[in-house]
Amino acid sequence: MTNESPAEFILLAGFLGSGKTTLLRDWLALPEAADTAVIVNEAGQIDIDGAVIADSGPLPLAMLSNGCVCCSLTNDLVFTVQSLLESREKAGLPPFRRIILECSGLSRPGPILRSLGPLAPLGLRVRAIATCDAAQAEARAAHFDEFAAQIAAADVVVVTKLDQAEGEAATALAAGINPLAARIVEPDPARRALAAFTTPPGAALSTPGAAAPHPRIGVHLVEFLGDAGWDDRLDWMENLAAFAGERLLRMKGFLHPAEDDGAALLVQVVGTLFSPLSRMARTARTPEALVVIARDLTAQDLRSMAPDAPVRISRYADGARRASAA
Ligand SMILES: Nc1nc2c(ncn2[C@@H]2O[C@H](COP(=O)(O)OP(=O)(O)OP(=O)(O)O)[C@@H](O)[C@H]2O)c(=O)[nH]1
Repeated sequence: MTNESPAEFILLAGFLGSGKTTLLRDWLALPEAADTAVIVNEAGQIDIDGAVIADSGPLPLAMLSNGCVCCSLTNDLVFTVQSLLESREKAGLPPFRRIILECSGLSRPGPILRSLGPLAPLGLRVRAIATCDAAQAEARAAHFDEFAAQIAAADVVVVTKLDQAEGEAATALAAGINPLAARIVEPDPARRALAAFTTPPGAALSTPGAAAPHPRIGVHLVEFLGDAGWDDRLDWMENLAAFAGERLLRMKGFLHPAEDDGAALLVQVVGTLFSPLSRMARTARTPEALVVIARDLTAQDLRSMAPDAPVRISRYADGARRASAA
């Protein structure tokens, strides 16, 4: 089954009207989009996005209608992915290279990713793309919690509507919320779509350029001290998820395992959902550190959460991964 499973599950998030469907249609028009299946979650009664995508031409398309996938349709999502795979196999066609889920504009990525748990045996590589409208400042302010959760979960942030507004403000805002994401600021729709769907997730760790953090978002660097044991590391991360709840938007980084064989373990957390630690066997050893993106939580709050924990918490310095004292 693993050989025939799709290589990627791509969650396409982004605030209401920020250009998700448009980006997806631009992608589906490219030859590189062959062997893509699409699932559309339309929260309202009428499936407008689904109809627009279907108009792109023949493609495997499934709908999750009448509700928000992050609130009520998580079982349906697993069933829908399984059905798409099975019907593809029955038709004798090559396996999908990717399944793209277009979320509704108010969806939070964390619960959606959590709901994919039953699909773990398929070995999907999961990543998230978020669209960020260059001109939509008011909507961002009014629904900041959802907007921040979408941007913080993203491996790739795509700035849209560059023909309507300068992209600098939206780009800086996105970078201030999630300095780990690769940012695509490309006015040409076809090149933008190609970059959005083909930028590898690993690019997110090395995006250069400093960004001023958003006043409500803390981006923290967490380092374990010399006497910290393996359980201290796991306990600290679990405590953080319980303490921060919805305020924890993203955690990403590397741990050096207890039985150290020279390879680091990649930590991936979206919302409070922990992916299994994965071993970085083929890349040069990276320093041990975690980057925590949280809403309405200061470095002092994180220290107070576990005052005796053997960790150092400082402000994350974008790009160079250097910490300045917080
Ligand atoms: N000028 C311009 N308009 C755009 C661009 N991208 C999207 N739009 C328009 O913005 C509106 C919303 O775009 P959609 O692609 O439907 O946005 P969405 O995020 O899928 O919307 P919801 O599913 O309702 O959340 C449509 O009228 C699009 O034509 C762009 O880059 N430039």
